[in-house]
Parts: sequence; structure tokens; C-alpha cells
Amino acid sequence: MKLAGFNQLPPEQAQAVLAHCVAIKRWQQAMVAARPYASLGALCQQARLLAQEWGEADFVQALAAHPRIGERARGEHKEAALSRQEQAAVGEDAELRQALRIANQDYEQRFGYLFLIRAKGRSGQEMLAELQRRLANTPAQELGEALGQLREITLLRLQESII
Ligand SMILES: NC(=O)NC1=NC(=O)NC1=O
Repeated sequence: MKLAGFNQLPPEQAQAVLAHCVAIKRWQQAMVAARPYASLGALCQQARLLAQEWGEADFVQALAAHPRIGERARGEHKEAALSRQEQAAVGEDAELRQALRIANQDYEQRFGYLFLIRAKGRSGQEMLAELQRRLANTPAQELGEALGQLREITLLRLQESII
């Protein structure tokens, strides 16, 4: 949608446009309240600024909308379609999918939440390598990295939604 159109939508509709960028209501509502945006640059700057406020609770809330890496998102809602598109690089390599499945389990046992990575632009092998690297992080380090990836996914989706 065009920025001018987004600026003029009623608040609930404007929030619905942002809903699939990240499942954090506080962020969606603050983004809507800060309209009108003079440019796409201002929109993205505000999105980044607000995303700096995210903590563990926000992160856990957002994870519900992200399927595991290597698992095909089910359903037809927009997040599922976006996830399938973003994760397309994982491809049909059965060995890689199995390795991702095992590494995801190790990760979830260690950190207690699912592994999140900005999948767009990364091959399946690169994501497996990142998963294995990040397994060595301390919980505090890993929350920082994972929040950074959530921010990247959110900005990518925002930039695809409002042009
Ligand atoms: N667990 C995940 O990292 N999921 C995802 N990363 C993306 O970039 N899209 C997803 O669905």
C-alpha cells in the first residue's frame, strides 16, 4: 500500500496493515499513533526506534507468529504466506531439514523458545550454521541476537507492506 493511503486509513485498518509485520500490539498501535509519516524513511526510522523498546515479553509474544525454520507455515493467513516465502531457501533437501529439526530441538531445550532468524536472503545451510553458532551464546547474548533478528524481519515486512 502507498504511504499516503496508510497515513489516511482509520486507526484499526492501519493497525491491520501492520499486524503481519510483527505480532506485538504495542508496536503496531504506537506506529499507527505516530502517523502521518512524511516519508518512507521516517516510517522506517520510527519502526526501528519503537522496536528498540522490545524486551523478552514482547519477543515471546511475537514468536507465536513465526513457524520454526524448516517447518512449512500452515494456514493461509498472511504471516504463514510470508514465512513460506521467506523460508523458501530451505528447499526440499531432506537431510538439511532433518538437521534443522534436530538443531531447533537443541536450541529450544537450551533457551526455552524457538530459534528466530531473518530467513530472507539466507540459504538453508547458512541458517543451520547460524543456529549452531548461536547455540553457544549465553541466554542474555542470545536474547539480544534473537531480538535483532525479529527487528530485521519486522522492517523487511514493513518495507514490503508500505511503499
Ligand atoms: N523461526 C523463524 O526464524 N521463522 C522465520 N524467520 C523469517 O524470516 N520468517 C519466518 O517465518
